[in-house]
Amino acid sequence: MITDQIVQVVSQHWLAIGAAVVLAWLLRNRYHNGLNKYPGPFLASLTDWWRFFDVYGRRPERSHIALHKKYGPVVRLGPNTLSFSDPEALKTIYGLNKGFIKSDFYVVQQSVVKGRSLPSLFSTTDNDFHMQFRRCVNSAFAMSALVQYEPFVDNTTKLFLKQTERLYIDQPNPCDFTRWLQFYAFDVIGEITYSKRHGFIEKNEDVDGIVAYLTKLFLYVAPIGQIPILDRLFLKNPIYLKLSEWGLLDATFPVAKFARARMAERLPELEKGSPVLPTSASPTGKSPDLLSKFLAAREARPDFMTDTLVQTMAVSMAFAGSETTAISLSSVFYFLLRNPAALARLRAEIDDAARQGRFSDYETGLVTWHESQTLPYLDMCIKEAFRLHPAPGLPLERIVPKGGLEIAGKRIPGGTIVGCSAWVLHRDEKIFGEDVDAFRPERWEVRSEEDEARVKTMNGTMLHFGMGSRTCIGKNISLLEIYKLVPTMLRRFEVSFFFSFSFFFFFFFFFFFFSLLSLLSWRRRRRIIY
Ligand code: HEM
Repeated sequence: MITDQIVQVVSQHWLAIGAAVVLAWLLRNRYHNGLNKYPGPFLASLTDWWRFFDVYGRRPERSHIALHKKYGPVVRLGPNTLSFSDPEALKTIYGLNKGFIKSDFYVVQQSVVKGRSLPSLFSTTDNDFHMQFRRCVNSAFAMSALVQYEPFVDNTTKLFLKQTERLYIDQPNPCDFTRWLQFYAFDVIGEITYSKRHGFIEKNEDVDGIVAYLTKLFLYVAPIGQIPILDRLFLKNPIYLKLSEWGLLDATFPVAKFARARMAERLPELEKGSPVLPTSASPTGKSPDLLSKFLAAREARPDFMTDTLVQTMAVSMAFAGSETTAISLSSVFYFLLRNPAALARLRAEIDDAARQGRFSDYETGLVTWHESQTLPYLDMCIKEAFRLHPAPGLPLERIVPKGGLEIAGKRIPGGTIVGCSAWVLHRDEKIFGEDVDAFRPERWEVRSEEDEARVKTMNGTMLHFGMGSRTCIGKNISLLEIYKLVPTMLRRFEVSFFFSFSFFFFFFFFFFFFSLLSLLSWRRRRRIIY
């Protein structure tokens, strides 16, 4: 019998057969779709485990920068993955209507509800679903909506100033400033979304372990996202999904519980006929928060915007909007402290504005959004911090549409995963100048027409908020927080590193970076009223 003969051969030569199968798989990977013509680490051309371990090692941005320096504008990071460093590639990969979709890296970030993955605006890989979803909520994030959110930011900022004063001013203990900023960013986003803070700043603690939970989650999704099928063995394994479907397992993220509770409070009000969007003319006198805007979208598009999508959107705010903002704020302070000349120039700009009576609040030191927009050096410092320390630490992956496309002069086959890393692009010497590794806010200064053209190109190459149809929807909200908090803190306090040798230790998790050790001392300024 032929089957007996096959079984006999396999049992006698299983080792050789196994080795041959593995070899064939590695060769197939190496020559997959003709991508072998692109340079990169040899192991990366054979298996995605190379990039898994690169990300697991927590400093992938360093290897991406080094690889592009060594191999040029296209680097093969995996059997089916290419990284581009040519700014030309941005227009194609992230350009509108080019047909690229997000890779399965993003599917790993979807939460599981009742046994099914739940795509959010951020993590969906379906472009049509995304387009409809984004249209429903877009207006809530427009620049014009910003004024409505400023009072929410002010509320939390006043509390933050008060607590900073109480807990850290002239105290022997240092302030772990990145953690303190995480608390700030979570509370601001809670207030803007639900008109209610989570309570991080009041309690000065990680409420419901939200920060710890997110850290663990991000540490998981970054490496697992390099080989997304692994997710099916761990967080999305069939047993877990079944238990979740039968309601035997509730792994609801604490922020989702908070969102659910706020929705439960809001829905009966709606049923009683209260307006969805409170206005300043409404009896409550409250500005509309994001939840009320998402609920208004549900009223306008009930066929699409379900309660689940409203809740998903509310939860995404905390997910996408807190760590990113805290990290960016941290990096602004870090670079200012490391560059005393820049800090001195910024302080002088703020103090001059105060002396000229250009600020409205001389009591708490709070700077308004409009006032912050009259401080050009502040703008340069923030842009330079975004350039040197963009929050996304990995290439923003997309899949090339069927049929393939030309990217930066190279014909790339359909189905290939491609992406650009903000860390690599922001250090392009042709765009940003030879001293790309230096914190030099002056590179953003516009004094001539030539400068104007150069700065325009620099702006067009910045990828910290993403690009195209999937660009960050919360960008304006985060800018509102950052442009207000930095000058406010500098008006009110003196800041220095706690130890003379102190440093911020950047630590990678998920696609963000984070500082583990950011101990600062805060002292009250002699006066904030000039
Ligand atoms: C400095 C702060 C922030 C940074 C650096 C940042 C960065 C990003 C980046 C890079 C993307 C695109 C990811 C990709 O293309 O793969 C993104 C998308 C997104 N961000 Fe932000 N973000 C910030 C703040 C916020 C805030 C405050 C919110 C919410 C209030 C927010 C909500 C979102 C959402 C919902 C998406 C998905 C948009 C879509 O696909 O249509 N982000 N963000």
